Amino acid sequence: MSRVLKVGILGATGTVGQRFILLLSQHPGFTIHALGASPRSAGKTYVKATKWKMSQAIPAEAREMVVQTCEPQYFNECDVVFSGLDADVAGDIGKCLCFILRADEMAFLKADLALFSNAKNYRTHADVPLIVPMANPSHFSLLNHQRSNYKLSKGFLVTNANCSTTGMVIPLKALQDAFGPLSKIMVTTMQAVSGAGYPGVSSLDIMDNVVPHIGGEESKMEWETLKILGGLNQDATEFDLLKTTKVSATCNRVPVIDGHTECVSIEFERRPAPSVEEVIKVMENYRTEAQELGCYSAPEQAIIVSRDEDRPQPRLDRENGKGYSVTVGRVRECNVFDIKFTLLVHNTVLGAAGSGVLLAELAQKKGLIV
Ligand SMILES: NC(=O)C1=CN([C@@H]2O[C@H](COP(=O)(O)OP(=O)(O)OC[C@H]3O[C@@H](n4cnc5c(N)ncnc54)[C@H](OP(=O)(O)O)[C@@H]3O)[C@@H](O)[C@H]2O)C=CC1
Ligand SMILES: N[C@@H](CC(=O)OP(=O)(O)O)C(=O)O
Repeated sequence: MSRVLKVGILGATGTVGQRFILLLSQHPGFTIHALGASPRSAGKTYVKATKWKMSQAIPAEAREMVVQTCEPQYFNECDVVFSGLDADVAGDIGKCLCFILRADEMAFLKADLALFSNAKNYRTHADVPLIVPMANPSHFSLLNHQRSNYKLSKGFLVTNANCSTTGMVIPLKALQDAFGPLSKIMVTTMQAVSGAGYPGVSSLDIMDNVVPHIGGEESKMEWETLKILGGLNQDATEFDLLKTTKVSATCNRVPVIDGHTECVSIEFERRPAPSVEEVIKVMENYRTEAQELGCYSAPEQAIIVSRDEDRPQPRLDRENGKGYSVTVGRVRECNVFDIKFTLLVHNTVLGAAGSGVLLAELAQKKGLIV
């Protein structure tokens, strides 16, 4: 039996932070030890600092905890730190790893802490793995290189992906493993308002409406997919981004509270392309390391395939696998590419906090958390 890990949460008062509080308070392997947010919240009890928006009550153990600022000194006793920090404060995109800001996630790495981040800031770094736990856990092996580069004994920084990317790459990884490379991926998303955090999109903008733009989202989906579905070089010191796959994304905001829906069309390099039934079978049978290693949060099925003609739907399917499964439906032939389907991902569970939790479980099973 593994020891119970002490965990800290940065951005604990936000949309993703609240989801972390719920998932971790019910978790047998983790105990919430420290909470951080902005200087506006620091010094207050959690119940006073947060505008709680989850449908379950604030867990008792978090209510009276005092929120700290997001500086490593308050998290030194934590075995693991999860970040749901606003991207504006999580660190400088494009700056080198030696750049330190006080609220910067990199300061946590430099303090030799094990950090799992939801923010976009370090996803593109050459030394930072971008891992979707049920797609590319093999990328954990780059951490030896990261640790030796930054002279760390137990710390590391692992990022999880954009919520829409996360939902898409899981079925794509299953298909890539079974049928070889994809040449083209075209995706159109319908993304829930919780994806924009709180207060997020104004009600006057989103009610009775669809907004055909989410800043930066399309390029993130297009680029992150190539890193996640790509490999590592032989000594696990560099990522090999996919070079022959083209990805095109169109992202829309819709008046749904939780759950991103995505319509995906794909073309395989392989000729003849697999049939609809072959694709369904591969998705249904897809098992990942998270299931094989018995991770507590791993859903029984990573991908649930519905054969109903009008599924998946956010209200009906977002809780599948307690929010950790991707639901795929409407798998059919595509007249332009080979195959098309619709998927649904719970954006704050599998698409954010849940992936962080599952990554920490995997890291512990792999002996990476000292
Ligand atoms: N919502 C989603 O579905 C997803 C979100 N993400 C990413 O996760 C992160 C959090 O998103 P979300 O929860 O939606 O955002 P919110 O806006 O709801 O929450 C942001 C959090 O950051 C804290 N914060 C703001 N400024 C500072 C500061 N100067 N120092 C320390 N903490 C600060 C806030 O604290 P305070 O309350 O004190 O202001 C709050 O806890 C973002 O990087 C986002 O891009 C990733 C995938 C999905
Ligand atoms: N942009 C996503 C949520 C998000 O914050 O994504 P990222 O972590 O890639 O910045 C959405 O609006 O649904």
